Amino acid sequence: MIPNHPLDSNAYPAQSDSDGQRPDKPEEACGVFGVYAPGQDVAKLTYFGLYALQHRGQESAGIATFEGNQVHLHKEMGLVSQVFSETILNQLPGDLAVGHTRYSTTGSSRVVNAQPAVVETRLGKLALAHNGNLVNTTQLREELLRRNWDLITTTDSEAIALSIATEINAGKDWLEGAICAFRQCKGAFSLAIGTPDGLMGVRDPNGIRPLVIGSMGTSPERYVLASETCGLDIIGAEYVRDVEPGELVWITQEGLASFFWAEQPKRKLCIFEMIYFARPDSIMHDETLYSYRLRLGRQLAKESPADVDVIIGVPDSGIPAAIGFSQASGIPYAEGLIKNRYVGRTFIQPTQTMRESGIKMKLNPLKDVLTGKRIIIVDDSIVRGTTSRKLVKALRDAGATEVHMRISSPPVTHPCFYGIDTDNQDQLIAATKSVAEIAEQIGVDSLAYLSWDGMLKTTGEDTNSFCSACFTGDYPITVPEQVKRSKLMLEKSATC
Ligand SMILES: O=P(O)(O)OC[C@H]1O[C@H](OP(=O)(O)OP(=O)(O)O)[C@H](O)[C@@H]1O
Ligand SMILES: NC(=O)CC[C@H](N)C(=O)O
Ligand SMILES: [Mg+2]
Repeated sequence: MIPNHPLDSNAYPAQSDSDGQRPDKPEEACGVFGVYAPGQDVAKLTYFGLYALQHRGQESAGIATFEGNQVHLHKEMGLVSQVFSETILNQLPGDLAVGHTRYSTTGSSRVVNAQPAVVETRLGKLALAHNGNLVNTTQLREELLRRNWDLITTTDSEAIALSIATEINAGKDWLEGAICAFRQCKGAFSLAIGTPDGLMGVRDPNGIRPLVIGSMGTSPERYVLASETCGLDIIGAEYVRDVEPGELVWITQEGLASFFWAEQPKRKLCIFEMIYFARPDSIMHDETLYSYRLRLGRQLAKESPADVDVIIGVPDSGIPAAIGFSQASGIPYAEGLIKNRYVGRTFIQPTQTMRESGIKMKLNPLKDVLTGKRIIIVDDSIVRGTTSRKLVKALRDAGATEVHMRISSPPVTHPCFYGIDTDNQDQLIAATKSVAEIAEQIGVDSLAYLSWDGMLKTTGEDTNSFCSACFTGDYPITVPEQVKRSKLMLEKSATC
């Protein structure tokens, strides 16, 4: 049995807030970054890259730089801006760096679990930054313990790093060793791995989480890896292409080499990256996600119109769909909610009165815009329903006479096992309630979700090329029964 840290039975320790639900932990996915740029300040480039990827994870941040065989590492709990100062960055010299912003999915939110994970191998140290989540962590960790490795974290990411080290120590080189280890990993992994000899970028055979390649010029060739293109833009790197599902890119002084290591790669990008997680200025499938989300909003307006005076969006991620809804319906768009962008996750627990005012700490309604108006409020998703319920009350308190809600994706009915720690299924409001029941619970005059067909039509790509398990329960990578049990409401078998 694997020793289980008391905090680690779930990535997020079970706690209750005043609603009897866990604290407001938004759905996110980690951000990874890597850069090979001899002669450049790689720590600072990584710092800015992580800054642009901050929305993907806000629990901890870290950077590891390689100066020949020497590795310099700094990681801490907190936002990128809190973890790094000019002084700290100056202590991270080198030609190559990897960085990470974490949103925990396996292993609790503690500094020991922060990334990059650095492990010693026969060929020198490796530093690994992981976005995604494995579904066979238990087996990998048991195997590592059997081989007498000390597991110092409780993450799946350390298990990947040590599996590579095991292969290297058995005599393989970086590429062979890494490929052997990746073939043992089941689940989602987009990785940036630093070694003394080069930088590796990898995606699992389904490419569930994104990873892009950028160029910072030639002679010498300098390359960047980032979870999203917004991580390239900030440092002036030019987008080259995506790392493909089941591909490994190996970046050294010789340039960039590509290896396809997976037997049957099958593209299954997480569709929620497109709908919600990734930044609207990031490019996926040749367009900004802003444009994609506008189109989702337009489709939603065609499917579910309502006779109202004004359309408003839920900041931040619901705004593009609200603008699209307004464009297609001809009903004016207005800002009706102002978001405090500085409400992090680690703020001091508020007083009881403040807790009751709930949403206003994050979103404050604009009375002048709302008083006496019939409104449609557009958001990208309803997960637990906490945001919508508090929001609808706040909008009515601010004077809205009718509140209709429109959601630019289908109902979220299933939890994610691939890198987004959505709640257990029984906490997902659409898993147990009909649309009419949800409308009643959140207190709206009407509620409509984007249809499944409408979403696919808007997305345009081959419909099989996405993971949409959160809407369908159709998991493209088999999730072992005991892992499923941790989150899914499974029917009891007749023998129990
Ligand atoms: O139903 P719930 O469990 O409350 O979650 C759904 C809400 O959470 C997300 O937004 P979030 O507040 O995380 O941030 P963002 O839109 O600013 O990215 C999402 O866009 C919804 O608004
Ligand atoms: N959200 C993620 O991508 C998390 C990466 C990894 N599973 C961890 O918990 O650290
Ligand atoms: Mg939102």
